[in-house]
Amino acid sequence: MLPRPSLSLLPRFCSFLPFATMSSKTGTFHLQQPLNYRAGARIQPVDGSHNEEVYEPATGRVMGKFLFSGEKEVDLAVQSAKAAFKIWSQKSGMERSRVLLEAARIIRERQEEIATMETINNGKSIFEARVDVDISWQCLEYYAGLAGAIAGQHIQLPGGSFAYTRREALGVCVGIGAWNYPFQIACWKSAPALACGNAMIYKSSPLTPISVVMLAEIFTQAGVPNGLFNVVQGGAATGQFLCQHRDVAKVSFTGSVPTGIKIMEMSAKGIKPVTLELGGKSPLIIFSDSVLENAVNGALMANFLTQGEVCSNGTRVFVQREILEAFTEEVVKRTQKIKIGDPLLEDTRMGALISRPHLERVLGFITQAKEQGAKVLCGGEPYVPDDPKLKNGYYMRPCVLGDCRDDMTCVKEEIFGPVMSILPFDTEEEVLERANNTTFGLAGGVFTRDIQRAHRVVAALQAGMCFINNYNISPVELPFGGYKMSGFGRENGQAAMEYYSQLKTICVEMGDVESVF
Ligand SMILES: NC(=O)c1ccc[n+]([C@@H]2O[C@H](COP(=O)([O-])OP(=O)(O)OC[C@H]3O[C@@H](n4cnc5c(N)ncnc54)[C@H](O)[C@@H]3O)[C@@H](O)[C@H]2O)c1
Ligand SMILES: C[N+](C)(C)CCCC=O
Repeated sequence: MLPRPSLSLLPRFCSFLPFATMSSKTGTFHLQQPLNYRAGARIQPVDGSHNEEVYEPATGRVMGKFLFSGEKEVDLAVQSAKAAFKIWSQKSGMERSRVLLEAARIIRERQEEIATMETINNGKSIFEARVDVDISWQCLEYYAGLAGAIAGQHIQLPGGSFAYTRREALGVCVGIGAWNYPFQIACWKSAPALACGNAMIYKSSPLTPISVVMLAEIFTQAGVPNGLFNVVQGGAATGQFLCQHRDVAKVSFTGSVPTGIKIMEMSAKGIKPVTLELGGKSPLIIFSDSVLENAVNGALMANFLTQGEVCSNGTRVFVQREILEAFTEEVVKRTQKIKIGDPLLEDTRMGALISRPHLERVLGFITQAKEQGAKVLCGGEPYVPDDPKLKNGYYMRPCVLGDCRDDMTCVKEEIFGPVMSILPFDTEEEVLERANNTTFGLAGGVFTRDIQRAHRVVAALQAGMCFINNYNISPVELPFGGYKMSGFGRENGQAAMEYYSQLKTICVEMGDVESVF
């Protein structure tokens, strides 16, 4: 582990963001500069429309406004990326690797300022935001390592003839991200894309448009050609212009299932490959032989990171009946102790949800759960911190629901908030049947001391990312992605290189041509 940068970096943070008036204190940031990034500079979109407000979830304050990009701006971003692609795709893997390593170094050096910005715009605790930034630079380092190893195959054919394969870049790739891990998602997409020799145009969620522009500036500072990583801000319409642009070679999307379906439909019209990282309603199965403290820690990690706004969360917690009471008692006790409040304070472990409408939606799921017979064992109501500047923030107490059944809405649908549903079970066979009875398939987990059962259970789970005796850890070396309606394609790990490259086969004749005609 690297030492955590100290708060003494903050003056530098201000100079890094000359557009902003900023202090470490929640409630003081003001957005002043454009959030689009094209050809190596921040710019306003040429056809910008719709002044979108950017909120600070911790206070409910509007921090500034930015413009959504139209079709012309999207086209300019694509043309600029195409020009950069010509230069970048001709570089060797080692040359690209050096630039990515430099970008990783800058991110690591600026961890505190990026994490602070992420906390201000997303509402998650600074503690978690620092981890997100660490995962981000590690992702760049990892793909820098793989860039130099990209290679084809040599295949011997009869008579001295032979063939070889080349793994080539795709061209201009589009990344469209969600709001829960704004900086990290941008790195998970751009690092393998750039390592393979592609250019990328990134559109973040309009709720969290700020930190990705820091990434764009860092790439420029590290030495990528101008235009290689452009940022186009906007909502659904901007996303559509990007997906439908004829010069876009691939779309990598992170977001909800309904939007994922639209992205796939649009991409199908241009036969563009897509990576879809979508939602989930993942099972976490806790057998009675588990180490109880580990199982409780695992359940908390599976449900309450980033205010519960995590795609891979194990929100259906199946607990074997023999330990139901002991597990529930402990998990409730620990949930009640989670420190909620100002996300920039060091001891805060749960900040604010992303927006007022989202908070209300999450609370609505809890009301509905009660109507359907679930019992609120703790939390589930809005939380108003003592600090007056936080009184309009989007806080709630994390919630544990008991007496849940598989047919309840809270058990079937992705809530994307801090709500854990506990479901008793009796046998392995029964729990596997119930765990897989969902259209989602992003993740799953099992806690047990029985090693054979652990492997048997994960083999039977219909999910792309499974955990044994832990949950929601994400080393960048591990491929991440879903089964079923949680999507396809993989981010992270060596697997992601396949999704940002294409294979060319070259067949070489060393003799004369024999014609059948
Ligand atoms: N599997 C994963 O890795 C992963 C990671 C994070 C979040 N998610 C999922 O994301 C969802 C929450 O994120 P969200 O609310 O931002 O999702 P969303 O689908 O509403 O939006 C995601 C992105 O798509 C854009 N968009 C919306 N409509 C579009 C359209 N018609 N064409 C092109 N782009 C469009 C949005 O502006 C945003 O940038 C949850 O379901 C969560 O599970 C998945
Ligand atoms: C880093 N986590 C916690 C595995 C989350 C991955 C991105 C999903 O929302």
